[in-house]
Amino acid sequence: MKLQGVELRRITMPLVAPFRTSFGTEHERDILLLRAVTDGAEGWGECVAMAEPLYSSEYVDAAADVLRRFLLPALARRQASARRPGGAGGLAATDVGQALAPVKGHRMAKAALEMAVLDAELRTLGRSFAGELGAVVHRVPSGVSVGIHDTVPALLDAVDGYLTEGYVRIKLKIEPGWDLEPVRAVRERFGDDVLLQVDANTAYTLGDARHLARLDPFDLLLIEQPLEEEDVLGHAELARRITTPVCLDESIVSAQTAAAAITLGACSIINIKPGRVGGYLEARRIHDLAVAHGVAVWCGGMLETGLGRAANAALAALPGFTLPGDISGSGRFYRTDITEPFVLDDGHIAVPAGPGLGVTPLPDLLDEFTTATEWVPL
Ligand SMILES: CC(=O)N[C@@H](Cc1ccc2ccccc2c1)C(=O)O
Ligand SMILES: [Mg+2]
Repeated sequence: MKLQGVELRRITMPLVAPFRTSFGTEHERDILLLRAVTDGAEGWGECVAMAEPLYSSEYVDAAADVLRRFLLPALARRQASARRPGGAGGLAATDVGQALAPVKGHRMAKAALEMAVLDAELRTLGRSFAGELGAVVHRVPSGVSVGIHDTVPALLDAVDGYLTEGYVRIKLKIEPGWDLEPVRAVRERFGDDVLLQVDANTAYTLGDARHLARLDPFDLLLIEQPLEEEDVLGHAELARRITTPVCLDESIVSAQTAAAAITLGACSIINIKPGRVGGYLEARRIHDLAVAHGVAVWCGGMLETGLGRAANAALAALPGFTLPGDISGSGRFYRTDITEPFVLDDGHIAVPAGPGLGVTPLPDLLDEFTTATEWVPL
């Protein structure tokens, strides 16, 4: 396949409601999309980086810059060298990771580029993401991530709405001062059978272990990323002092770090986010590694548009994804998605079966949300 160039397109999408976590409150999403133009089909990639480096060190302006100045030129060099005289040559999605490896970090930017190349390649071949990744089901159970609210009654109303919509698992964002009370209130109002977990987004320290152990009686599925990203040993020590299973999100940036975290006992569950780990191919490697170690995985969310949502649904259909993920319907975050919306059906999200992502942006809606576009020839 010959990659002719990539369009960098920025869109701004308002959220249906402010989404508050331990690291801040979001009112809209500033998203970088990539459109890879090849001699075959066009492919789409979505960069999950936020507007500010609050979830991780990446942020969307930096992703656009590193793609423009370093990642796309590296891919162009790889493609030029790959074209043997008279040989098939060209670029394959499996070449992208290696071609971009000399650039340190910037995993969300790299993931978006690999996703766009993979989508173009699969559309050309008439293969779906689900088929390529190894999906074993046609629909996946969907959980929902519930932000920090101003009051417990407001939180309970939100949870009630999501349960009524059919979400099969509730995840509550927590932080010091908003943890025991909301969890207790949800348990008292909705009972012990609701699948319930919490996500701290690194808001605690090992000194909070005794406090976090007070969550143990609530029979949570897991506590996600209680400590800071690099505190792998702290998570291992915390896991010895609480009974709630520890799940890592921000800490798991590759198969290598996943192996280390599992070996050190830092987590017994992993939230896999393809953008955070550098792409869907690395995400599958982490899935395979976790399955080999008996570690359950689930697919996390970064408030993706229908493009990322489609790819995440395909990934979540792999056999090791045994816990409901944060895929959610498009309507959880957006009144209008740039693709046909993903809708919760009996608590599940359908896995797209068409070539590539199986969805494409609706041109009118894409233009409505577009704030900038830039063509980068290879
Ligand atoms: C669904 C969920 O909770 N996602 C992240 C946190 C998060 C929260 C807010 C975000 C806002 C803009 C972009 C990414 C974001 C990610 C998590 O699991 O930790
Ligand atoms: Mg998380």
